Amino acid sequence: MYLQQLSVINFKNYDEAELVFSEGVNAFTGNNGAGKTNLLDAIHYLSLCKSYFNPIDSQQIKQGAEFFIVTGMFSKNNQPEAVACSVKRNQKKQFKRNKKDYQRLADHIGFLPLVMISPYDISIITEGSEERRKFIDNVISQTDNHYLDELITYNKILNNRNALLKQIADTGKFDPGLLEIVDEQLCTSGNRIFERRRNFMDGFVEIFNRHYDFISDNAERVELVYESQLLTSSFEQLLQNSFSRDKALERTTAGVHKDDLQFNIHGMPMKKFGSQGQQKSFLIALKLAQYTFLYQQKGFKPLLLLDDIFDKLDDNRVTKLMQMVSNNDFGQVFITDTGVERVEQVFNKIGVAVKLFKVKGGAIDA
Ligand SMILES: Nc1ncnc2c1ncn2[C@@H]1O[C@H](COP(=O)(O)OP(=O)(O)OP(=O)(O)O)[C@@H](O)[C@H]1O
Repeated sequence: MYLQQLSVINFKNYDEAELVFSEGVNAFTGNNGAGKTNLLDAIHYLSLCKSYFNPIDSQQIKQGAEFFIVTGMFSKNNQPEAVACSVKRNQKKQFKRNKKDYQRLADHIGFLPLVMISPYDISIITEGSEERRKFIDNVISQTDNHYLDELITYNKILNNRNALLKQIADTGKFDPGLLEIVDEQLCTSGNRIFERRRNFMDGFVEIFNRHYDFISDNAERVELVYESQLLTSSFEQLLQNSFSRDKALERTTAGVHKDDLQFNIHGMPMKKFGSQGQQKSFLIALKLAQYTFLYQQKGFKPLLLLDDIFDKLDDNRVTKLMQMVSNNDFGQVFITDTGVERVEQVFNKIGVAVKLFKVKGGAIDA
């Protein structure tokens, strides 16, 4: 699967642009603020129906304009697939495949799988556990629509339980029968999510280790560990044990909504003990493992978007990484960098052809 052609109208800092891509490596180069990342984001729209960076669609409309349109012509299983996303101010987003409107955007997720690696991903390491849960959930959701539905169900039940705890605190009245029903629902849904995450992580950790060792040339020992309270106790038991605390705090303190991922380097937390380059390498290995997982599940190669990829990495890691993403295990790749010479140099060194797009103030010079 690959993107043959992209066109944007009134998208961020672009009036109009049309680009024809290579099936291999494509690079957007230009100064800061030129519009390189905006092109990656346009591609992200076509795959995941939304921006990677900003959840508010109307903010992607070019300042002063009334709408934006992003269109892509893909080739999938040698069939053309035309995808178009348009957003008008104060109107519902429209998303079409081969001129037909989607009723549910969720039905498009996973059809054109994509992995983005961006400097903003550092929040997966530095921020709270929610970011890491979001990462696992995004990866699984692109291969399993039911999983997304299960998450929605779980969160609804969780909200119900929290409302009930609040009601108990407010009124002092407690209906054990009602709580029992809600607990049972929460356990059923939570157990499904836990099993799915655990199964996923079993295979994922091995892929991650392989990628990290390759990029770093085995320079350091890192660890990725799935943490869940359900690994050591049943959900039912957890709810029983935490009931007094839940009542006092008026919210549910145990469950899969507390799951986390532990990132270590030489046995210490990556967040505190990893250098910037090591943290970036860790994130890249994590995202490339996502890529490999998607590829295995889908049976065809997703798109790979690498934003500002060379920053903070030493020359060895840059070479290793570019070698890796231009080999047969990867398909179409898009990268951004400020220096055209650097891109040319890196790809000359490994003998891989790259199609260059020079970006300047929202215009392209191919
Ligand atoms: N809705 C919008 N309307 C007009 N311009 C916008 C809009 N949203 C973003 N921009 C502009 O897009 C530019 C940023 O583009 P982008 O993030 O693609 O830059 P970049 O080339 O990747 O830069 P860097 O090298 O700094 O990462 C900024 O100048 C910003 O003001």
